[in-house]
Amino acid sequence: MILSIYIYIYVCQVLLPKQQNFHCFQMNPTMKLQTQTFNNVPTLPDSYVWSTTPSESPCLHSIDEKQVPPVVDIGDPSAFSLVRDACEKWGVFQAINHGIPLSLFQETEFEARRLFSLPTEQKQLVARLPEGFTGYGLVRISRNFPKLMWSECFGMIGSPVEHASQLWPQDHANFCEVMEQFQVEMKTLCEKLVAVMLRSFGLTNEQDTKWFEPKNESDRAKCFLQLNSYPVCPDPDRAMGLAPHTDSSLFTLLYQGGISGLQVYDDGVGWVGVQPVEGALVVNVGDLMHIVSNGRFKSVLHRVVVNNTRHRISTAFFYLPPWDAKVSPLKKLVEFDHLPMYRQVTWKEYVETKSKDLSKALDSIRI
Ligand SMILES: C=C1C[C@]23C[C@@]1(O)CC[C@H]2[C@@]12CCC[C@@](C)(C(=O)O1)[C@H]2[C@@H]3C(=O)O
Ligand SMILES: O=C(O)CCC(=O)C(=O)O
Ligand SMILES: [Fe+2]
Repeated sequence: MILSIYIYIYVCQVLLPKQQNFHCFQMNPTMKLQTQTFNNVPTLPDSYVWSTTPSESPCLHSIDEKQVPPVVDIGDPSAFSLVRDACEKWGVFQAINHGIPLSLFQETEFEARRLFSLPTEQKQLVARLPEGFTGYGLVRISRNFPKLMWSECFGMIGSPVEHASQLWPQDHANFCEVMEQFQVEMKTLCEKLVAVMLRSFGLTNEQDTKWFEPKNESDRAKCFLQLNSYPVCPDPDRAMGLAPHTDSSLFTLLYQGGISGLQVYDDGVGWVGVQPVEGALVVNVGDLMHIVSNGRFKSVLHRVVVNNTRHRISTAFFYLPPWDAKVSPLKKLVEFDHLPMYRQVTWKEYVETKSKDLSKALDSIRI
């Protein structure tokens, strides 16, 4: 017995730390509770009751089309001005005519449902490490809130084969193929959208966009795909699927399937539901685009509410810069505005600041 303890300590203290992102990880009780709670509980456990219930339902009175985020045909010749207006007013729009087949979205959702329908113990085999990005568990911002959210997620960067082969030793090929294809398509669309957004700033030539051009392959944007699962909830008005937050990304491409739940905050109107449009991708501006645009584009505050009849699945693709990228407002925009709104920060520094306090990250770099 003594010997095995020494072996365990040696492995944890000496061997494991040398491996990237490896450390001894104990399943924390919250995580166990969280994933075991979803299976048909009749009432909402107290740890999931949010004081400010989202029963303040989104603004539903006589919403005219001006009071909801617009749907933009990104193949439209004037897409750049439509995108600019939406990103300035809302920080979000729904993109259609983006060229990605509905069938790929449906396959991705099917595979995501296959994953989340696995028994809790099996999903825990690929639990995300506390400081990790990939694997199964609570959304990272959970640590910033006293109550648990009625959701679970699975994150990946590129191929998910390491985790998928643990979940399905003999049957993970299709999951991996679909997720890899989905990320390739999303990344291509992100690069198109960056060009549209830069054009909307009147930036069309090379040197204005070098910030987005990686110096080498290892510098390419570290895009991140997160599958989100919001199980049927016994008391949806007192629960919260995903707490109000802004994404840190340049922008996030979100496929929300056919089940509503996503809401965005507009200063004038309050919480507004983003009604699903078949085949559309929600494009929501993140903190990074707000910084780069020198405050022009709004980093949209958003949240997810749950329901008591249908299990909602969404896929969120985060367009992120290289970890060591230096982030600051685009030079041409600063010249136009005569002063920068934010100081330069490395992306790593920004994400670390934000993980400590979600609401103060942008203010911490304000000039
Ligand atoms: C780079 C990042 C953005 C993110 C936090 C993270 O460090 C890695 C996970 C990302 C994610 C995905 C789900 C929602 C989100 C708010 C979260 O909790 O983790 C985002 C974070 C973010 O955009 O700030
Ligand atoms: O599930 C949704 O509709 C939104 C998810 C989200 O905001 C996120 O993953 O950052
Ligand atoms: Fe988000």
